[in-house]
Amino acid sequence: MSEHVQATDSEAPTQEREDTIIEVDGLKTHYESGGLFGGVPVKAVDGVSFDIYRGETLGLVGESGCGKTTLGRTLVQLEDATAGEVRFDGTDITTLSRDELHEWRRDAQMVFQDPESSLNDRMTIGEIIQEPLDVHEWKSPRERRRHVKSLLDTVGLRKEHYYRYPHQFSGGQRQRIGIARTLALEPDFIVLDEPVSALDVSVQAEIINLLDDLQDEFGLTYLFIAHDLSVVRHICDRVAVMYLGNIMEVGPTEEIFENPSNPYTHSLLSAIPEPDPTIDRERIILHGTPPNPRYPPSGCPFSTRCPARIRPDGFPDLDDELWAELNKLREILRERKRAERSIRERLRERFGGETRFATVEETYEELFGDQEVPKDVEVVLNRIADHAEDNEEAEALAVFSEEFGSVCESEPPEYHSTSTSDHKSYCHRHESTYRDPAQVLNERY
Ligand SMILES: Nc1ncnc2c1ncn2[C@@H]1O[C@H](COP(=O)(O)OP(=O)(O)OP(=O)(O)O)[C@@H](O)[C@H]1O
Repeated sequence: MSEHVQATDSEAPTQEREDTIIEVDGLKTHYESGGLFGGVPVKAVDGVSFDIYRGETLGLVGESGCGKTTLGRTLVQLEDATAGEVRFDGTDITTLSRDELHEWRRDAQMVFQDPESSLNDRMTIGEIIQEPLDVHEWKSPRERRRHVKSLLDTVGLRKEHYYRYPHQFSGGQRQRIGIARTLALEPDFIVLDEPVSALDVSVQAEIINLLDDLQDEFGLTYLFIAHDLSVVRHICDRVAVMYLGNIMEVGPTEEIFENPSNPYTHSLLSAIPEPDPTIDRERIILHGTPPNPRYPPSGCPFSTRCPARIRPDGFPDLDDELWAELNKLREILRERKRAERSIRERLRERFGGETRFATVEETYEELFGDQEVPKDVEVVLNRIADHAEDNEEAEALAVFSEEFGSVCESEPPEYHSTSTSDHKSYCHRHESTYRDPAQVLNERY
């Protein structure tokens, strides 16, 4: 466990290294939305900073919707950045002109998850692989054809496949075709967006091995987006863990798996079944759902669900169990607030009158019925209940934050170097005034 924080730095988790190919600095990609949400953008990537080293495979993991694909697409400029920089061999590619971007695209490519839909069924395999060469007017038509045939061989297909159509191939073969197309312009960097998750398990290993061989042969650098953590552990040199548009932790793969620093990484890893039955480890169950990326929480993005959240200043000695129940209450209030305008309104319209979920009294009984609640906490709980009974969830939550809020909600954390300088975590708990996340979680779970 990472007991010692070696250094604190307010800098983002970037590091000057000679072999850095990509430096990402304060990158944001927001999707503007239409009128329905009053123009509030989806903050899919919300200020990430990290480096990618030449020749490595950097894994990118995190729950569905946390922004992995958007980040990958922004790195190869299939998506425009809203803010920040992506320096590729020192050049900020977010500011390139159209022509410069066209030229640069040769260096960076993307392999997509679904080989079923990413290939044009009306083109032959030869045409599909050759298309990027045509677009870039690469050498002569004859040399292009020769190159495509050699690429077929490189990815384990046969030359006669040149004239066939995608529907004549299996999922694994189609992914090989996608990879051949990606390699056509001899890129340095490839984003692999869940490249094997749509494939049969038996085929997954073949494609992984192919990607591995290609990396060695051509000195490729990969960003490997995945949700299967065992694949990530197997093939990645380093891993970045993403939550709600932010990178919560980045570090060497074995360290992340063996010695995670960030509470979110702890939670993510605790969901993996433990292969050794003699190890008795309680799973960390995260309450509630991830916040809407249109309205991320202030402070730490994980603060609304964090199992290691710092105690409020006014109540530093709250009992663990009571603190857990208070956090559940906050989640219930949030859910009620979220449902307020949708379910409740619709039910009311349909059935008339007032429709309620569990009453506040029932909720309090369930959460705090068998707890010893100190007087000062009870006073605050009563204020919250008064608002909740009047369906004023926003006001109830405001009282909650005012009284039971902590630094986790009021300030964004900084990146801290944990066990090694190459291992960084985004959490207030790495500051010397607080106990380390691993210590707190070990006690609580
Ligand atoms: N074109 C778009 N317009 C608006 N919102 C989008 C768009 N693409 C993605 N989003 C939203 O941005 C957020 C991040 O999505 P993204 O696909 O990058 O996440 P992800 O981690 O790759 O998810 P998954 O693992 O399911 O592929 C989500 O809330 C998603 O709904």
